[in-house]
Amino acid sequence: MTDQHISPLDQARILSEALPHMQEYDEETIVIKYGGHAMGAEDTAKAFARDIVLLEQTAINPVVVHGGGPQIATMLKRLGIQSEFAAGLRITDAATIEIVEMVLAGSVNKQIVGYINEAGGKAVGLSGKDGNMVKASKTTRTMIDPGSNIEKAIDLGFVGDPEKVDLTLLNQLIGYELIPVLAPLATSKEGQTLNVNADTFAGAIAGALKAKRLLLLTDVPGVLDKSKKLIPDLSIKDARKLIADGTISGGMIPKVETCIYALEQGVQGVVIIDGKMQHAVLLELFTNQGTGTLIHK
Ligand SMILES: Nc1ncnc2c1ncn2[C@@H]1O[C@H](COP(=O)(O)OP(=O)(O)O)[C@@H](O)[C@H]1O
Ligand SMILES: CC(=O)N[C@@H](CCC(=O)OP(=O)(O)O)C(=O)O
Repeated sequence: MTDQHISPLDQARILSEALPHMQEYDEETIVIKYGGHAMGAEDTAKAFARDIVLLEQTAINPVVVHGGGPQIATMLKRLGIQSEFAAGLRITDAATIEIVEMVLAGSVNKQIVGYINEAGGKAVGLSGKDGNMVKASKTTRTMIDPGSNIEKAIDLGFVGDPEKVDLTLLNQLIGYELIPVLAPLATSKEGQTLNVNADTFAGAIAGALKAKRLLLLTDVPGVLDKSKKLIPDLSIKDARKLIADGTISGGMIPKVETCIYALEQGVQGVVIIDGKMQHAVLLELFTNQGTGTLIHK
C-alpha cells in the first residue's frame, strides 16, 4: 500500500502506535546485518536506507553490518577468478582477498553509505580494519572426506573468525550520531587482511556492543522447515537439531550460529527476516507484527 491509500488519520494512528516501541529502543544500539542477497533491488535498498535514518532520528543507535557475497561472486567471475565455498565460507586465496576487500569495503560499502546519506543520515563507511576494530584469527575447519570418511582440515586461506572487538572508534561515531556502516573485514595478529563471514562479523559487533537487538536481513522469510514453511520462533536447542539434521544448511548455518552466539553474549532479541520486503526493519521494530524467525534461549 502506498501513502496515497492511507488517510491522514490512519497515518497519525500508525505513528502513535509506534510510540511504545520507540520508547523501548530509546538510546539503545541495534545492529542490522544487511545481506548481499537482500540488497538486490535499488528501491528496496533505498527504503532500507530510509528506515535506518528513521531509527537514528528516533534516538536509536543503528549500526549496519553488510555482506556482499553475490557482489563478490560477480566481480570474481568478471575477472575470471574461480571461487569455492567450504563449510559455508569462501575459500579466499591471495588474489581473492584483494577482490573481496575491493568489493566489500569499496563499492558495496559506499553504495549503502550513499543511500543513507541521500536519505538525510550521516553514515560513515568502515571495515573492521579501521581503528583496529576487529582482530581475527585464521579460521580452521575440518570436514569429513566423502571418499575416505576421514576427518581432514580444510585450508580456507585468508578467512578469519573475530577474536577481539575494540569499540573505541564505534563508540565515538555513535556518540556523535553518525551511523557506522561496516564491511566484514578484519586484521590478523600478523597484519593480514582476513575475510569474515558477514553474519559472524555482525554477531561479534552486536555482542561487543551489548546491542539490544540484532536483525539479520536475508532473501528468505526466515528459517524454513523441511516443507519450506516459516518457523516463527526457534529455541537454541531446536536450532541446533535443525542444523544437525540438515534442515538448516549453507548460508543459513552461520546466520543461526550468529544468533545463538549473540544471545549467549546478552543481546536481547535476535531475528532473521526477509530484507527483500520493503521496510522490513520498521515492521520488525515498530509494529507488533514480527515477520521472520525469532531465535530465543
Ligand atoms: N532452513 C533454511 N531456511 C531458510 N533458508 C535456508 C535454510 N537452509 C538453507 N537456507 C539457505 O540460506 C540462504 C540464506 O543465506 P545466504 O545466501 O548466505 O544469505 P545472505 O546473503 O543474506 O547472507 C537462503 O537463501 C537459503 O537458500
Ligand atoms: C568468509 C566468507 O565467506 N566471507 C563472505 C563475506 C561476505 C558475506 O558474508 O556476504 P553475505 O552476507 O552477502 O553472504 C564472502 O566472501 O562471501
